[in-house]
Amino acid sequence: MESPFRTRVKICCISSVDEARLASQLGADALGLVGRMPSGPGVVADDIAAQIVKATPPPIATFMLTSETNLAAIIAHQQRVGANTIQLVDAVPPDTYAQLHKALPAIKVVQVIHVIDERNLDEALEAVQYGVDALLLDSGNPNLAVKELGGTGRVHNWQVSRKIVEHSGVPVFLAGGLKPDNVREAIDSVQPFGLDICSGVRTNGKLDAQKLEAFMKTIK
Ligand SMILES: O=C(O)c1ccccc1NCC(=O)[C@H](O)[C@H](O)COP(=O)(O)O
Repeated sequence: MESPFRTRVKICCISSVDEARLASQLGADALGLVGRMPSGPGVVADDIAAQIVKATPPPIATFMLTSETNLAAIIAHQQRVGANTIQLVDAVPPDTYAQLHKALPAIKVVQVIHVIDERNLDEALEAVQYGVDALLLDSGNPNLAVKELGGTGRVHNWQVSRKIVEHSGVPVFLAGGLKPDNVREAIDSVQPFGLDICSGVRTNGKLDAQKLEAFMKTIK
């Protein structure tokens, strides 16, 4: 059955104020700003990320993606960029969410789960139990020698993602290899609160208005 709710869209790997404006004009609910990462194509310098945050009007949310796992380093990253949402792309000690909420009460915290197999359901439920505001299901592999923490362009096992949506009780964003061609099937299979996309709406690394329009049209 078709869902009566609108699927939210986060456009990630935003690299300039112009890309932020384009994504906002074409209907993005949130923008993703990728901080320093061990690998991946979407990183933006903190000073540019801060400019994008300043130029982004409400109600569009700004997600700052951090690979930091130490509380003080995560807070310092948020203070440099000023985003209203912290997206943790690596695993953190479980008390980190409560400590972040205490230190930064106005800032929402999203935990990325890199979906590999059924065991990720437990990982997701633990993050919820410890107070995370939302989950984002992606296709990285934090077990590699050089960690992959996002921006892979790969689809993961959506059956596991569907279970996480059904059991977690918090908003869940689906990421990983989404594009205009597969996004309808992704929504039907997983029923996420929101979608997150980077490489599927880009050409030669730049945000592509035609691809983004096609993506948005498919969702509506
Ligand atoms: O893009 C990167 O370089 C990156 C590296 C490490 C963590 C996250 C990264 N990108 C941001 C995202 O969260 C992507 O939107 C998400 O991984 C989906 O990417 P894609 O499969 O290319 O749509």
